[in-house]
Amino acid sequence: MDAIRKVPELSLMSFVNGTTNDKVKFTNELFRGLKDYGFIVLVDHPVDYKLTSKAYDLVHEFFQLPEATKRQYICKEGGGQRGYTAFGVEHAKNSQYPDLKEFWHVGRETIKDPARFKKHLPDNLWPTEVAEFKDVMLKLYDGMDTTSTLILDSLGMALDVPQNYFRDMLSDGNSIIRAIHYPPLGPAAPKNAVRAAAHEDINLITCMVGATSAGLELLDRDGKWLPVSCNDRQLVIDSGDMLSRITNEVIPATTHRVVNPDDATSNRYSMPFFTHPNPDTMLTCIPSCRGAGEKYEPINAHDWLMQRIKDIGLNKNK
Ligand SMILES: O=C(O)CCC(=O)C(=O)O
Ligand SMILES: [Fe+2]
Repeated sequence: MDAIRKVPELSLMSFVNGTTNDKVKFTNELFRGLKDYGFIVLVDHPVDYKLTSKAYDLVHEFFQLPEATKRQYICKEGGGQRGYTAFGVEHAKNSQYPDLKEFWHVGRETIKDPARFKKHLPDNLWPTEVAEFKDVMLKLYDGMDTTSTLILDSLGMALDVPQNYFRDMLSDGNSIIRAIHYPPLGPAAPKNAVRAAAHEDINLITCMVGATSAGLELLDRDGKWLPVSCNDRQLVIDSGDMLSRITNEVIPATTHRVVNPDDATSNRYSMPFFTHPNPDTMLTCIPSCRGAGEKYEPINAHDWLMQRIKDIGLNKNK
């Protein structure tokens, strides 16, 4: 059987509203999916496909604006975690070629404990040229935030951590939506550059709504690149470096990439949601994952994010 057919497709509502047995089944399959394949497909979740479709329309409208207009929204502080990042800035860690993409980051709008976290959670920027952008993107943020919190509730059960372990770290978490535009490659596409070179995400987990066209591939645990197709009702959930660190690589980070299309004239849009803990979180090894010894030193989540932002060139976002 083809490997992709075994990747679990899970119903989030079976975890939220199901019997104890349903919750245990969901949790076991989630854990197995992330551990054995690196990702799962999620259905019956709170991210409304009509909202996603509207968000894609608005994101498209923004990226059509003149370059000079878009550049007014470059956030000079904080390593490009809000507002616009121009084409050719970000590159995969250890890759000398920048990815063929531009993107926009939306962060947490309302902070429960500003005295503690405001300094590391910069204000969002909003493009005044695109009516409804703010409203729609914040609704999408809420849906993704709720979804990733529930996924981590379930993962917490699998990892045998105290009940609010992940909820406490996600409160005022530094999660972001990244709305990405991959322009047509054109006749002069730089040789060796790809839409997104192979990489792992920095965060705990990533939730992805279906992109507007193919190209995303995930490296499964057997070392095979699997093209990921996701319809407009599905989300793909995969694991990032922070989850790998705190689970002592019991759940390794999922390597993925976006390959170039054959056709040099097409655009591609995608909107991953990177789930981050709050900036004060200490990323320490979960006791049930210690095994023969801890592979990583504890590190503060904000310090780790800043270090990784340098690795991918986002500190040069000006
Ligand atoms: O565009 C995609 O489908 C994935 C993008 C991605 O992996 C990233 O920006 O980290
Ligand atoms: Fe990624």
